[in-house]
Amino acid sequence: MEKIAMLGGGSWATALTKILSENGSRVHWWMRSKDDVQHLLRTRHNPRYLSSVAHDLSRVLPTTDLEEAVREADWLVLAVPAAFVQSTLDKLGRDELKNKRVISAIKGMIPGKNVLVTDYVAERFRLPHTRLGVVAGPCHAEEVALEKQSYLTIGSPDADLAEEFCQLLRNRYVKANPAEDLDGIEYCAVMKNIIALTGGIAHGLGYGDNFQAVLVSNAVQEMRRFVHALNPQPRDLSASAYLGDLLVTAYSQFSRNRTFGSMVGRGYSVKSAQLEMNMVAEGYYAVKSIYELNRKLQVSMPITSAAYHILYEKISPAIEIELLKEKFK
Ligand SMILES: NC(=O)c1ccc[n+]([C@@H]2O[C@H](COP(=O)([O-])OP(=O)(O)OC[C@H]3O[C@@H](n4cnc5c(N)ncnc54)[C@H](O)[C@@H]3O)[C@@H](O)[C@H]2O)c1
Ligand SMILES: O=P(O)(O)OC[C@H](O)CO
Repeated sequence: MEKIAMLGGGSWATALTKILSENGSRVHWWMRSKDDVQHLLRTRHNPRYLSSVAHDLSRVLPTTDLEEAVREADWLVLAVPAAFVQSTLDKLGRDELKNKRVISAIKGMIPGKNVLVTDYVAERFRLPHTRLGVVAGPCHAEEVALEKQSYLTIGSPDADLAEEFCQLLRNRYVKANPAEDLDGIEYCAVMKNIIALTGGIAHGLGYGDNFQAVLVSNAVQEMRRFVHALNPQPRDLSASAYLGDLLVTAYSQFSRNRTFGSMVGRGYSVKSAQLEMNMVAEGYYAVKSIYELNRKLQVSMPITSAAYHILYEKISPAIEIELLKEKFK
């Protein structure tokens, strides 16, 4: 039986815990809230996220003791929003991940540092990238709870690690495939949130499906330019780990980033949109990281720039989308 430490109490941690435990792994599930752990132990349900899922407590072990969860496990799965990675992992000693394999299920960067989560983990815990991987692909936690057919990609420079984690995930409704492009997949997973958020802003302003389709087409080119500038290597951006993930976030009713953007387009302030959603829209933080990273690279990134101006410089969404409209073909 594989032993996994799952870090995070949100929707994605809940969905991954369901998949992994139902496939036979033992999941030491760390979350911050004592009340949520107690509730899970009493009722088998996470009170706040995907609460329809009943967990099998012979294989799911909820805890607020991070060190214990990590000590017991061979694999660590990171599923807290990127903004909380540093504060969560700083509770662990630098050698505590020695001999562990770490999978990031996070689609975001470390705010302030503007580094990928896997790069942060590699540096902080002195781990080679061959012990690291990412879970990517178009997969909403809500659809996992409903056992709808889903596809995941595990990106890692170590093909064996990627395949082993795929085996832990595959089931009747989840297909999982390995891929080697760790950086490219991780950057595109960060960027698709920015695109969906900007599409949401346009939607909130009253733009329709025609505009959204052109925004997404232009976004693919923006992603290609940026990822190639950072990490030039042949990659097929039409694969589901890249384009598929962008499409689900840009069009799904479950998308946090599109919902958040749509609220901003309709006139909500960033603060009030964040307060009203019980969930984290990673794109808000990603905009700042990618925009700042691009100060050095100087790649043409009209969509990211528009989102940055709206969210961080308080420029009117109507003006920014109007300017963007003129740049699209
Ligand atoms: N939800 C999905 O369908 C999905 C799918 C793929 C990837 N992801 C990624 O998974 C990551 C987690 O997102 P989510 O959707 O599960 O989150 P969520 O919005 O469902 O939940 C928010 C989580 O943040 C936690 N949190 C809030 N403040 C915190 C703090 N100070 N320290 C630690 N944790 C804190 C909450 O406890 C909760 O667990 C994100 O990077 C997201 O992009 C989500
Ligand atoms: O689609 P969103 O905005 O909810 O983001 C969550 C995940 O990244 C989807 O793959």
